[in-house]
Amino acid sequence: MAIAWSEKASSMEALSLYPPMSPPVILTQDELKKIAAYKAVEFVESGMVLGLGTGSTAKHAVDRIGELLRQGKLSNIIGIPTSKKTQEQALSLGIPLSDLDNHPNIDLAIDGADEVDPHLNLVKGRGGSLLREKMVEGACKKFVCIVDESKLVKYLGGSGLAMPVEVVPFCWKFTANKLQNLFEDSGCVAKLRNDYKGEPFVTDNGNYIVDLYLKKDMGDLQVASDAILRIAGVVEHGMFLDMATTAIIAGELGITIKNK
Ligand SMILES: O=C[C@H](O)[C@H](O)[C@H](O)COP(=O)(O)O
Repeated sequence: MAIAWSEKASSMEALSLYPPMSPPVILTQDELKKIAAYKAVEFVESGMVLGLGTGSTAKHAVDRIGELLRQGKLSNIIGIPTSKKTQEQALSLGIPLSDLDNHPNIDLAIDGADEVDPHLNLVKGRGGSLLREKMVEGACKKFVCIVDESKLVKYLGGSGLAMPVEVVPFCWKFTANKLQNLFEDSGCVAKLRNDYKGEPFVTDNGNYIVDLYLKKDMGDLQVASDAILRIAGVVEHGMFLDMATTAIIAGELGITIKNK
């Protein structure tokens, strides 16, 4: 995706370029992700316990936090990673890490999303990290979601892409069928996610992911959430309802910050 912006804006300094000026410059989707991420890191203060998200957008935020620590512009940060991958990234950047057992109260989490609806409900987990993300982000005072504008949807599932559900490997087909039947009226198709070798994708927690593809909205999201979680075999789903306190959206016309 390429988007016209007024100035090439791929660094923090570039964020001050609003309102747009001419001539327009095309930004890539990754540059937009980086802009949203850098903006979110402006909310980080020294001494904070931080939830560190997972994915290509959150990666930019973690990089930036590492950079600011190195420069001495931030100090006494404790990061709580939401995946093994983010843990490795943060360690390589020298970000001190802990976990929810030792730090059950998190000041701020910054993470991407696959879909954001107008009420800041999210779909997450297309990278497979939804369970740890939901645990960490559920323990945060503030959860800032960072996206480029391609992630905005009218309703969850509205992108036509996967709505991930983490399930135990035991008889996953049974669980997948239950999920598909649950949303039959929404034209749901449930598929086991495979990795690049064609083997079942295994999460950091040793589970599988069943992706739901929907043709229509799921109706009341809380009802849908409760129904999914009642299926024995389901560990967690990727709908993050009423969890994000802020969304930072980078797009064609600049950055939009939406608060709950
Ligand atoms: O499991 C992955 C996470 O929920 C990601 O936050 C989500 O998939 C968005 O990832 P990306 O920033 O790469 O689009």
